[in-house]
Amino acid sequence: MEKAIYQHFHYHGQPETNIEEARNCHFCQLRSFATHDRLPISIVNEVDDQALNPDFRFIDHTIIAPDVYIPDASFRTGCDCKKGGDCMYGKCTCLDEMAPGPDEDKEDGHNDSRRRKRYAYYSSGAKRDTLRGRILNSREPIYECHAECNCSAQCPNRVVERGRTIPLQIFRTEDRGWGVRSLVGIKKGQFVDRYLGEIITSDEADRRRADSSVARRKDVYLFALDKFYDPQSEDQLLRQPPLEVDGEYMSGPTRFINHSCSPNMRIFARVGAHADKRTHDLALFAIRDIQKDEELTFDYVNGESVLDDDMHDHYKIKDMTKCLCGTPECRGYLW
Ligand SMILES: C[S@@+](CC[C@H](N)C(=O)[O-])C[C@H]1O[C@@H](n2cnc3c(N)ncnc32)[C@H](O)[C@@H]1O
Repeated sequence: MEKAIYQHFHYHGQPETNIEEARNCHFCQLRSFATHDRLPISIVNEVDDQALNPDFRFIDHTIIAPDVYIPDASFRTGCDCKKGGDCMYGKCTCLDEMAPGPDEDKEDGHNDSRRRKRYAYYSSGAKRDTLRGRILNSREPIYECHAECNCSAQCPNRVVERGRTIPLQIFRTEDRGWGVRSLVGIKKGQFVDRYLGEIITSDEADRRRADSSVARRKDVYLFALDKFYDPQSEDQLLRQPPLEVDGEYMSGPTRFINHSCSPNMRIFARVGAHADKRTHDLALFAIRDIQKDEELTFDYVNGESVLDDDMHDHYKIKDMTKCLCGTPECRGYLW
């Protein structure tokens, strides 16, 4: 039995184990997820005797900080399509802000301009539910149907909404702490999971950065929800500084995904109800086919490179973090 799991059973075998201790146990947290039986998340360590940081807690939903304003539920409206199948087309109001692609009808074997496909996913065949190439190669947000819509939970425009479909494993790497792999193959364009955490104000995110010994090290856990931020927006919420997601101490398995300069996934902004744009999801999708057991990665800095000048500055370089992604495209340093 892997050491981490052995420790778990040993710990729970003790008669004095109380409910609070069980709540602090990572295996118990993962076992409490509604998806546990179907899509378990496992933790293995075949490298050393480290366990996960006991201060970290697994969550399967976002935690909104008390000082973050969330629009009243009555602002959250959805489409009134009669059937889920209608939601792929232009008249679905969830897709109002999504531009139709030039040749998507042909890709799907249709040529009827009155029923122009507009949603982000392929609707049939082997690529069904995977992101269309046009979206995959863009920075466009993904608009989906959601709980307030009239269509059913099986609507094809609810891929992120339906959740993770892949069993994931957190494993100890040889040189980069913990990492994450998939126990099944993943197709290019397939949704993997959301990046979860505490949604906090930008002031609070700055406070947490300032408290961290190296701000860039804290930055790897903080993601700004800035896709819809627009100082000129008519929506006064979108004029406010973007909220941020902090996954350092509360998150799902994606918090353990390492960086690669040649990654196999990318983060997309995904919106359900348009009133929730300011708290949009961070959804990880495969950008190429991923083999079973291959480590999952994304580019933490979206292709940005540490400044060349810094790399030649003797004083700066000793504080920089070497990238160990090991790919031929490696840019050398994380920050
Ligand atoms: C978001 S965490 C990823 C999970 C982390 N490996 C762990 O054990 O908790 C980011 C941290 O992982 C390490 N890391 C991730 N990708 C790396 C890479 N390509 N090279 C070196 N270290 C990496 C760095 O220590 C970084 O601060």
